[in-house]
Amino acid sequence: MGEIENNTVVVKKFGGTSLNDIGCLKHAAQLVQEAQLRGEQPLVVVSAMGGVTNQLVQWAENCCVLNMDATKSELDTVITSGEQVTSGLMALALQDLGCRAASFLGWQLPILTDEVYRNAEIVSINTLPLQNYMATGGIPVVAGFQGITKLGRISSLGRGGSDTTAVALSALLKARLCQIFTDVDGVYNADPACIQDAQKFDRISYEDMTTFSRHGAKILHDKALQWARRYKVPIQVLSTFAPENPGTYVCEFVSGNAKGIAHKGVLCWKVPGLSRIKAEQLLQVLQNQLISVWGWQRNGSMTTFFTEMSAKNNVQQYVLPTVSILPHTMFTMIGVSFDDVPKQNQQDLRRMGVEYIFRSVNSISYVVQEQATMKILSVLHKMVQT
Ligand SMILES: Nc1ncnc2c1ncn2[C@@H]1O[C@H](COP(=O)(O)OP(=O)(O)O)[C@@H](O)[C@H]1O
Ligand SMILES: N[C@@H](CC(=O)OP(=O)(O)O)C(=O)O
Repeated sequence: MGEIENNTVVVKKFGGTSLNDIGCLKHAAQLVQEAQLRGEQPLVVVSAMGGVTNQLVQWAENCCVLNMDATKSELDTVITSGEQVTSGLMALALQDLGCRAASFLGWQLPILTDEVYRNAEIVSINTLPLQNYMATGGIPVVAGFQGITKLGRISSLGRGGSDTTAVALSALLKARLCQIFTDVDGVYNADPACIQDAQKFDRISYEDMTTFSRHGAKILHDKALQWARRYKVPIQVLSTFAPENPGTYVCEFVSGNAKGIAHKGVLCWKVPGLSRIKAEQLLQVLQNQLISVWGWQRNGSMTTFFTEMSAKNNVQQYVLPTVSILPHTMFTMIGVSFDDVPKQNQQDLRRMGVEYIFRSVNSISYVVQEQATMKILSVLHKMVQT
């Protein structure tokens, strides 16, 4: 094995928002070179260029109905190709700056995953090629989001999954730090693209960050946080465009709980004519299929389920003939309990068409039909701050 001081290793992940065009990519390469000149041993993880994965998904979905495992596996071959492009481009840009750099695709290491195509879990990573390359002064550029199954098929780690590649590599290489470079300068108590006076956290615990991510804060992939918690990986979320700003540290212990609001799209399924027993049986079937059901309600003989957006094809297999499927937005107030929300506020929300669907010890989730998103977000953000 090559000799490399692991505690000088800093993993730097650049998301699609940092790689919108060649100019951005070159700027990211410069940040990497500067870090190397400061004495860090950088290991770069890249996502695809902004918008590319969406385009690839659309092309694949336009080709066929992606229900079966065979088609899902082909989909992964298509949608992980954006990272092949950026890993090569980043290596070229670094070479152009005079650095030694080489791209590494998931299958080349390999990054071995299970066979859950479109949402695979990393089983193991052979880090030896990376360690050997770093020991010779090289900067590896790893394609995020992708792996290979034991059957030799390409797999993807779920949307946003290059964070998971970066944190898993940081864990296994005992990196000093895992830096997540993105287009905002840290983690905020609401999406700063939607809420102007959202407040930034200097530090947030793995646990609170997991709650934000699961409920829609795109900034960090929830599977990445599982690795971070297990291996206590120090994470820094910072902006590629203002890297001097320390951003937000995500770590094990932080005094006080993070309060805020996260939101995401969900699907609302209305199934008429089910008895309570039948509805409960259907819920069980969905859960056995690993379909996340965020909540369900019965109103007379109408049963309503709220699932992940990505569950559409799977649910259609089990709930057909389906009735109406409506896109909704789910808002989650984090760091507050149900009793913390004054009755008056609950009534105001109901008047605005916001329905309560789910609560945990420190979160409350509501849904609303998609159109009203921004207004409701700002109302809930005000409520959570008071
Ligand atoms: N709580 C939050 N804090 C910061 N950013 C958030 C939050 N919730 C959502 N976001 C959004 O996450 C985006 C970054 O995530 P993403 O688009 O996946 O970036 P990348 O391409 O860098 O991985 C930001 O542009 C921001 O609008
Ligand atoms: N390119 C993949 C993986 C990823 O991590 O993306 P990003 O880091 O840009 O959120 C996706 O769009 O899902």
